[in-house]
Amino acid sequence: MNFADRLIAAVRAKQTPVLVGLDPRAESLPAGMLTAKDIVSTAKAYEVFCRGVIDVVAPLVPAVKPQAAFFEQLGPAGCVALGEVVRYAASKGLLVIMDGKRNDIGTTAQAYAEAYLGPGDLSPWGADALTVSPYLGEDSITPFLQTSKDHGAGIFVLVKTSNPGGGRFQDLVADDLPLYRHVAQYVEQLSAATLGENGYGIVGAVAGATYPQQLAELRAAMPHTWLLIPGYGAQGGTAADCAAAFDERGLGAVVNNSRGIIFAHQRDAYREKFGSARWQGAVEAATREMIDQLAAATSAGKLRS
Ligand SMILES: O=C(O)c1cc(=O)[nH]c(=O)n1[C@@H]1O[C@H](COP(=O)(O)O)[C@@H](O)[C@H]1O
Repeated sequence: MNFADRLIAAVRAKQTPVLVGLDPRAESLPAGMLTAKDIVSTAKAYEVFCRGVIDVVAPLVPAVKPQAAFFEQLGPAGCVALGEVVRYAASKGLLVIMDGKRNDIGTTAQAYAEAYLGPGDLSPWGADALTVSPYLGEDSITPFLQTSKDHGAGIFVLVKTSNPGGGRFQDLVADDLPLYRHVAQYVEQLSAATLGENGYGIVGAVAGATYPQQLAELRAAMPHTWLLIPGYGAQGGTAADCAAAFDERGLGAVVNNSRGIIFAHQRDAYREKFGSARWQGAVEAATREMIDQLAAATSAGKLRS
């Protein structure tokens, strides 16, 4: 089964496109979880915290997206913790989309590809998919694509990012189209060449919920491409903003929420009811809330019928 079909099977099994982002931050961990402020203790706390999130969300959602930056920030101890988190998530039946936003010239890209998408015994992280930057061009994408083909994995290429400054380069017009649409055309071409049984390929696109009009445009321009949508919740994106990103079967997009779920115990809506002591209850409530919001506002609701 190719990556797109595995993702579709997972989304159908859980009946939701919610993707939980694992972005641990020392200052936001539940009280008492960080036992000392040194790097090794922090890395251990991240691992314990992420395992705790995974225990709650594994029965509810198809996939998690660990953000490599927060682990790499802690050096070797963080990198070990990241590997443990990936393995734990996989052991609980979750797909793992590693958020590394990697790339480099072809030969170096090959090393990144094998590190994140390689076979379990040779890859320290061994994720199911990886976020990739397109700006080094075609020969920089090829190693990720080939490694994905070899190991049943996938990639999500940055097309229209959620941040306010992304348009500086992504919206520049060349040959009558903004740059992000040129990237989209290339990604769609790769996806159309790697189709699985359900009409989607193994190369996805990252497009932010903070740009709903462009999301709709991209869904139409990329009919064989799965979208990874960040920017929900803390960055302002809503379920209604994501509505146009799904196909008529309720497929075609996963919607990420990191802070809004994993640190839900700090949100006004949940602080009093759960607080630090019952932080996992807050994670569950916030996950269920987002599942319901997307089901009500998008064709992802059809997954339930
Ligand atoms: O590739 C990503 O996931 C990503 C792309 C993008 O355009 N914007 C974006 O926010 N992200 C990531 O998605 C996560 C968003 O986190 P929250 O804003 O806390 O939900 C972070 O890990 C970001 O690095």
